[in-house]
Order: sequence, then C-alpha cells, then structure tokens
Amino acid sequence: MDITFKDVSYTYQPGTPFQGLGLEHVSLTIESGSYTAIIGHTGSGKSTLLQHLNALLKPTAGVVQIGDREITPETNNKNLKAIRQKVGMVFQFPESQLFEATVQKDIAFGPQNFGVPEAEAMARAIHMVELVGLPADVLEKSPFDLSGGQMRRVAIAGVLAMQPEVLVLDEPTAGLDPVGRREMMALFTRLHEEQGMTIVMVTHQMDDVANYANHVIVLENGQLAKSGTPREIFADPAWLTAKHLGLPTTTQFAQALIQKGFVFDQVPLTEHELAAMLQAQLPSKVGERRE
Ligand SMILES: Nc1ncnc2c1ncn2[C@@H]1O[C@H](COP(=O)(O)OP(=O)(O)OP(=O)(O)O)[C@@H](O)[C@H]1O
Repeated sequence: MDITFKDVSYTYQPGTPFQGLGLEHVSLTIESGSYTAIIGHTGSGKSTLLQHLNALLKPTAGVVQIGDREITPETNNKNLKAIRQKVGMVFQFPESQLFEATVQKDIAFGPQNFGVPEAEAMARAIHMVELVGLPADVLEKSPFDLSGGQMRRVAIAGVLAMQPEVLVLDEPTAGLDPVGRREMMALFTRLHEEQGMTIVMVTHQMDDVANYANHVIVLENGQLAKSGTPREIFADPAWLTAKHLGLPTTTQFAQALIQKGFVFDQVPLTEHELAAMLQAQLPSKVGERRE
C-alpha cells in the first residue's frame, strides 16, 4: 500500500494566536515495501507528517492518499478504522501507554477493540511475543514488572497484533542501551525482510539511516528539503552539515580519510563498504599483513 502526499499543508490551531505551520506544500510517496527514514531538525515537521500517515491529522490543504483512500480537509472522522488497522503507529516511548494487568491482555487489547474475538486476539498475542523476541513466560506477567526494553517490545507487539501493512515508528530506539538498540533495529529489519512490511521511521541516528533505510525524506521548516536513497542523501556532506544534520559514522570517517588524500568513487555508508573501498586502495599492504 503506497502512501502519497499531494501538495499537503497542515496548520496548527489556525486563526488563533497559537497558529503554527506544521507542513507546507509537501508532495512525496512512501512506496509499499520501502524502509523509509524521516530526518530533520527539531520542529521540521516529522511528527506532523507521521500523524498524517494514519489520518490522526487531516491536511488543512492538499490530499493524503493512503492505499485507495483519500484523506482531504473535508474527510469525515468516522470510518477511519480500516486505515488505523493498516497503518500501525508506534509513538515515542510507547511503553508509557501499557495499562493491562498482563502482557497478553495488553497485546490483545488493540485487536479486540477492532472487533477481533477474544480467543483469536489472545492467540495473536502469543505469536507476537515470539515475533518481538520475548520469552513466552512474559505473557502472564504484569507489563510493569518488565525491563524498559521489554516493555517497549510489548508495546510494539500490541501494534503488530493489529496486523498492519505499514509500521510507523517515532524514534523507536530512544533511551535504549546499545544492545537494546541493535536488537530493536534487528526486529524491524526482520519485519521488513521476512514479512514485507513497509517501515517508516523518524530517527536522529544517521547510522541507522545508512544501515537500514532504502529511502530517506529530509524535512526542513515543514517543507520537503530532499528525498532519495541514503547514498543520494549522504553524497553531499556539506549540505547536511548546513542543515544541522549529522553524517553516518562511517561517512564521517571517510571525510577525514579524504582530507588525508584518499579518494572514494562514492561515499561509503557502512563499515563493510568502507573496509572494501580501503582494501581496494591498499592491496599490497593488506596482502603483506595476510602473509
Ligand atoms: N500543537 C501545536 N500548536 C502549534 N504549533 C505546533 C503544535 N505542534 C507542533 N507545532 C509546530 O509545528 C512545527 C512542526 O512540529 P513537529 O512536532 O511536527 O516537528 P518535529 O520535526 O517532529 O520536531 P521534534 O524533532 O522536536 O519532535 C513546529 O514549528 C512546531 O512548533
């Protein structure tokens, strides 16, 4: 299911002293099956854009097309359930929204709320706990007895239990330790590669953009500043720096190497790419070491 923005603008609290511009004339497509990263400085409109992906916000001008459904400023707030099911939204620190007595009930709550019979919803919860990499014995535990990282997995399992086609994540690794972050990112890669799920992720982690995404949307002051593949986006480090956006660690390291006289045909984005490019430039030395 593609999601397309056609000249979308969104104004917060129009006509009041608190009026604020969230998005301005944004046109873009998030293709079915993509892994899209949304990046941009604070206040650039990332959260506003995310909330349009499942019609939590409706554009104040323009059209958001979600699959075959068009959302316009005139769209009635009723009958949006199908969209909410197809586009699962994981907000920042989603564990704060856990509330049921057991993990299983918490995960089953969403589907039940959407009309799935209790027995099926509870069965889905068992499957989802496994999918997000938690042991089965958490099912009967209170979510509040789990670690922070486990609670976040439970919250994500609750969204996955709705069987969405698109998973939208707002800084999903914020506050996790390095191991927790890696495991969480591996989970999204599994969902993307094994289940063909479309992933849309707001992140400040440029390493994650380089390592996982295949499409990047850069926002600035509510406008689309650039979109393309990670290679296209990171090909111009000066532009990113001017926008107060970072570079992947590897790309940054490559910049230092370029200053020392190394030449790269294209910007290395990952450790493996950089290693391969360096090996190609230092064949004799690498060979000597091996012998
Ligand atoms: N409720 C609101 N009322 C008025 N203006 C708002 C409101 N919420 C957001 N805005 C404005 O809309 C613009 C975009 O905000 P948004 O939260 O989408 O940015 P963001 O990129 O997600 O920021 P962050 O990285 O800090 O989460 C900002 O200028 C912000 O001040």
